[in-house]
This record gives sequence, structure tokens and C-alpha cells, in this order.
Amino acid sequence: MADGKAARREWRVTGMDCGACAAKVRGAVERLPGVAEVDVALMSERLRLTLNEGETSPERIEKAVRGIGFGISAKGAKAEKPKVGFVLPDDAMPDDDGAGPEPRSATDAPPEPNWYQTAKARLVLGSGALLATAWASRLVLPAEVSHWVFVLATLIGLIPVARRAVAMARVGMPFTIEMLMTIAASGALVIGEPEEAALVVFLFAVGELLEGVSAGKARNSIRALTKLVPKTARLEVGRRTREVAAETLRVGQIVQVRPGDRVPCDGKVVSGTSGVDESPVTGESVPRLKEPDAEVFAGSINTEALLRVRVIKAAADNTIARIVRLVEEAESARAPTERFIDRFSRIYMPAVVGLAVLVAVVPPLAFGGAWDEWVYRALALLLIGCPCALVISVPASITSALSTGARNGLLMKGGAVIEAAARVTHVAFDKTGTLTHGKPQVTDVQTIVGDETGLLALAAGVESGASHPLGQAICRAVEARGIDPATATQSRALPGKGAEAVIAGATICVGSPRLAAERGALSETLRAEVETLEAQGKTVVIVLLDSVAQGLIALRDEPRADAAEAVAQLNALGISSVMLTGDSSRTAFVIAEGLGIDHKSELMPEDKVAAIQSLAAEAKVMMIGDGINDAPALAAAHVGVAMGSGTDVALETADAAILRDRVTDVPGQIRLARATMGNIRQNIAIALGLKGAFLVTTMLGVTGLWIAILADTGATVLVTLNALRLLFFRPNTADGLAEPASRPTTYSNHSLNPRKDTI
Ligand SMILES: Nc1ncnc2c1ncn2[C@@H]1O[C@H](COP(=O)(O)OP(=O)(O)OP(=O)(O)O)[C@@H](O)[C@H]1O
Ligand SMILES: [Zn+2]
Repeated sequence: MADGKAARREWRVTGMDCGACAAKVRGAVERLPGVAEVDVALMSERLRLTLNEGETSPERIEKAVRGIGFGISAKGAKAEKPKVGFVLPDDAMPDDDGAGPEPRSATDAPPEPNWYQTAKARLVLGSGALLATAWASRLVLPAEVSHWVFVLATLIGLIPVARRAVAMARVGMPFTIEMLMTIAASGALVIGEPEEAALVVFLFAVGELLEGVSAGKARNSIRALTKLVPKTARLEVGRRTREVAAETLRVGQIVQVRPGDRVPCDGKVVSGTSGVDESPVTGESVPRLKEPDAEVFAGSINTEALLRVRVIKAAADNTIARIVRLVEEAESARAPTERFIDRFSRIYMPAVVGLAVLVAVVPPLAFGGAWDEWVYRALALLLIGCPCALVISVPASITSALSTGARNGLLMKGGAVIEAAARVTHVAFDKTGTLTHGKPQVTDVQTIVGDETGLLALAAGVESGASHPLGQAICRAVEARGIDPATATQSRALPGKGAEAVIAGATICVGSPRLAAERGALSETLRAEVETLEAQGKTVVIVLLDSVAQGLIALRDEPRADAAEAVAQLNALGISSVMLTGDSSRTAFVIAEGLGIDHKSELMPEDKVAAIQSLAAEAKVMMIGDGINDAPALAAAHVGVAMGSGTDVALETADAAILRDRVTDVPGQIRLARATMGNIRQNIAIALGLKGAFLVTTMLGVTGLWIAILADTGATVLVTLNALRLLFFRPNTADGLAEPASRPTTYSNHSLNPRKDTI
């Protein structure tokens, strides 16, 4: 076994355009001894692995990656350029990382170079120019001379490809696209078809270039987000302000944001009131009113008045940086379909090579066919076998979808999550903070023993410091009435039931009617009172002193304005929804009726997990919660979605997140996922369809070599363009790109909450 210690290492890898490239990088290093947990991220151009340096040196890793044609540099060093071919002297390579040291994180990685500045573009231009020269030479020069110009054009395009093919064969990947190309083009030279060979090589280079364009587009549209954070900030120093680099801001410092400026950091408003447009972070373009104590995000725009903001996050941890990092990481999490296609191409490529050998050899030997003709057809078959379009079909769509999602405040952690979300049949909502605002208001106070002030002081004493929304609401109401909370000791939460503390030697408990009943404190009159309030959709808590009811407090948490609309939209998508709550069944019933949703009530926290598990056993379940209290339930669902505004959301705990406080983003996310899967299906159909058609025409001898590669390049173009359509998908309009809109079905809509149209 390994001696020495294994350490996690990270490099930046340049020149990767598609899933196939990433797979090559992975393949090249995976087989080296002492290498484990290889993770290649295409969008963030990152290679991470665990390395036992006793067995393989970091230099060996770098050499392996360079050998197959990519640039690699250890994090912290200057990135180096991918080596593509000898047409391109090193100094002609795009200087894509500017001067200076490697950026600290992926989020401030250099901008994507324009497609025409890339090495691949130069290769296309170079071999295209030679091809044109060769054609022109045919008009003026003798045939033998122009023959050699075509040979030269072929070699110039082919040599870099062949070198990569050999390097990959040496690390155990003999059946690559590059190898197919190399065999086909050199075979064409051997049988005396240099013109076709040159054209094939040229078209292949065009195809590679186009892949790069698609990857760059999606990468850019994510990175554009980080550009929204201003470079400088107006830092308060004493009574003056000084312009400093936004990156250097430290937590606790105060910055001034003038109207029209972008906020330079995640922070808390210290003074000033102004509308702030948060669209870069949440996708929500209606400005939000920010008052002292409100949180603001880096990148949002102050629209009205001067705000003074205290920095609460360092630049690298601000919400926008976290979103970009998440999306970049999501992109390296591969979808099941993608893995299937990988496996498929692994069988498919050797199969194509085998078939090509048979086609070349069997007809001439067995049936006396002409060698020339059948070798030619075999070479064409090799090119048809080129799985470029197929290989990029899934990642191209997923990358576009992740990008569109991020711009609309919908985050999904990778292809697997998108696939699962597209298949969801049931959505379970947590009630508090998800379907409702999560800010309950005290509506009624009734006493049994003593007066209202005394009752509220006891309740607030127990709840002070409580994190439960009901507890906080009680404290707020008590403070608003100018009542001092009683001094409590030994406070503790009774999860799913209430809270308890000791006040003046007595045990005071604030909790659900069920808890009161368990302690034998729920009299008939009290029960009737509770039922009346619950029938109005209110949550009732009872204050107990040593198990004797002192009175009750009723609170009401308003459903979000678009909650009913969201349920209706889910219905229209053919998805059933259910509300899960710890609240009493009567309260839950009233609220659920208003929203047109099923419900399960009086659930203890562990019951919620069990409810999800039993649902998940027979259906595809998405669970929506706040991501903090609901982490176990979110984890039990097929897709766990955290919902909340910006920094509130526990982005890291869920599979997906919704950054706006909009319930209708739940159907929006499902629509985006379905559109993405539809797009992927179209791409696979395009790729395989074109291959199939040209397989037939090639075998019949109707089409030849360059048509075969043109079909592959053409399919790559179509697949790329089709995937880019997803960048324009609007998740919140019912008629998506790929999925037909269906009529909203009617649902029962009772008294309490008439459905409001918010769209
Ligand atoms: N701190 C508390 N103070 C008073 N009552 C509480 C407290 N915590 C829980 N309860 C009581 O227990 C019930 C269930 O609480 P739980 O936290 O499981 O659900 P919830 O968060 O209120 O609602 P949901 O399940 O919809 O998010 C509440 O309705 C309330 O009656
Ligand atoms: Zn590629």
C-alpha cells in the first residue's frame, strides 16, 4: 500500500471545451499510481485530486495532462497555454490570463477569450487557408504538385490531433475521437485521397472550435454575474470616505453606497432607507425597500438614497461569489444520462473500429470487391463513428440550464439534480416560512389566571432567545407593548411542541394545545376556545404554569401571495403538492384549503422525515423548506430545495435553492428542468439521427469521407445551437421552450384565502 501521506491538490487546466475533454483529463491522471478522487470541473477549469507524492510527483501529473494537449498550472502559479500545434508559435497563443498571479478563486477567473482569439480558431484559419491554397493551386499547377499541397494541408491539421491520440493511447485510452480522425485521415492519404483528407481534417478543426464556443458562452454568462460587483468601495474612515478596492473590505467596516451605485459587499444597512434592485443575486428586478438592519447583497443596485452599510462578508464569501462557485461546481457533477453516454461511447467507439475493419476486409476477400472502394467506405464509417455531437449533447444543455437558472435565482447542483427535478411527481412544502411568510403576528391574547401583562411577560421570558418563529413573534409583540419579559432560567426548546423555562421557581411552558392536553391542562372551555381560533387559521399556544393553564396566545402567519398560484401551476404540470406542518390539524386544514393543497399536520420533526420517506418510496418527491431546520427532510427527498431570500438560504445544505421568496419559482424550477431534459433528448436525437442517416448512405456508397465528417460537425453545430436556446428560457412563463403549456386545472378554493393573481 501507499506509504507517505496523500494530500489534496489543485491545478488549473486550460483548453477544455466539453465533457469529452474533461473526461480525457480525468483519464490521463486517474491511472497513475497514488492518485485518487479525481475531480475535473470544466467551467471552473479546475483539476482536483488526492495525491500520494511518494508514488507520483505533481510534475508527473502535469506532464500527463500536457501530453494530451491541455495547459496546466498549479494553483498559485501563472497559467500556461495549451499546446495545440506547430502552426501556432507559443507567443501567438491567446494570453487568456493576463498578467500577474493566478486568481485566488474560480469566481474571479479571467474572462473567456473571444472564440476568434483561441488557438483552435488559429488552427482552423491556418488549415483553412492551406486548403484554399491547395484548391487554387490545382488550377495553375500540375496535378502532382497540388496533390502534395493537399497532403501538406492534411498533415498540418492532423499532426496535433495525432499527437494527442498517441498520448491518450499511451495512458490507456486508445479509442478516442482523435484516434478515429487520425486513422481516417492518414488512411485517406494512403489510398490516394489527399483532397478529402485535407477537407476532413479542416472540418474536424471547425467542429472542435464550435464546441469551444458553446462552452465559452455558458461560462461567460455565469462569470458576468461576478462582474456586477464593483471593483471599488467608498470606505468610511473617520468622518471622510476613501475609495478602496472592494476585495480589501473587512468584516465590520462601514461603506457608503450612493444612489445609482452598486453595493460593493454583502452587508447590513446601518443608516439610510432606499430601494435596492437585487436582480443580480435573486433574479428579482423589482427593487426592495431596505431600512436600517436590512441585509444587502454585493452587486445589487442602490436606486434612491445614500445607504451606509456595514460589511458582513469578505469578498470571497459574498452571496454572488458563493452562487457562482456553486454553479461551477454543479457543472462538474455529472448527470446519469451523461454517464450513460460516456459508457455508451466507450463500447461504441471500439465497435465502430471493429466494424470498419470488417467493412474494409470482408467484401474484397469474400466477394471480390475492389479494395480501394471498401477501404474508402471503411474510413468514412470511422468518421461517422466520431461521437463528438453525442458527447457534448448532455453537458451543453446542462451548462446552459445552470446558467439560465442562476440568472433567475434558481440554483441546481448539477445534472443529476436537473434530471431528478424533471421527473418529480410530488412536491412537499414545509408550511412555515415556505408557503407562509414565516413571520407570524400575535392576534389574540386570552387569560385564565391573572392579567394579560403578566401572561405576556411569562411567555416572553420563556421565549427570549428562542429561534422558533412563534417564540420570536411573541417576543416582538411583548416588546411592542412595552412589557418587560420575566427573567427565566433553564430555558429549553421542546422540539415540535413548545418551549419551557423556570421563572420564579415555577416551571413555565409555552406550547401547543396537544402539549397542554398531554399535561392534563386542556379544559373543555379552553379546548372550545382553541378550536374557534384555529378555525380562523390561527396557531394557538398555551401558557402553562406547573401544568396549569394560565391563558393562550393566538398567532397568524399569512400565506405568501403567490402560494395558491404556485400550487395551481404545479397542478397544471401534473404534480400533486402536500403541505407538511407541525401545526395543529385544524389550523393546517384552514390554510391548506385556502391554497388548494393537501396537508399532513401535527408532525414532529422526525415525522416530517418519515412522511417524505414514505412518499419517496413510491413517487419522485421534491421537498421545499428553508434548508436550516429542514435539512433532514430535504435530504430524504429526491430533490431538496431550500427557499429564502439571498443570504438566508442555506445554499449548501440542499440539492437546489430558490433565492427569491417566490413560491411560483418552484414550478419555474421544474419547468426549467423539464425543458432541459427535453433539450437533451432533442440533442441526442439530432446526433444519433444524423449518424444513422449517413451510416446508410455511406454503406451504399452514396456519400463519402468529407460528407461523413461534415455530418458530424453539422450535428455538433445543431446540438450546440439547440443547447444555447436554453439560455433564453424563461422559467416563469408557463409556455416553456420545450414543454407545451397545459391549461391550469381547477382546484377547490374555499373561503379563507382567495387566490391572488400575482403574475
Ligand atoms: N418556541 C415555541 N413556542 C411556542 N410554541 C411552540 C414553540 N415551538 C413549537 N411550538 C408548538 O409546536 C407546534 C409545532 O412546532 P414545529 O416547530 O414542529 O412546527 P412549526 O415550525 O410551527 O410549523 P411548520 O411545521 O409548518 O414549519 C407549533 O405549532 C407550536 O404550537
Ligand atoms: Zn472537446
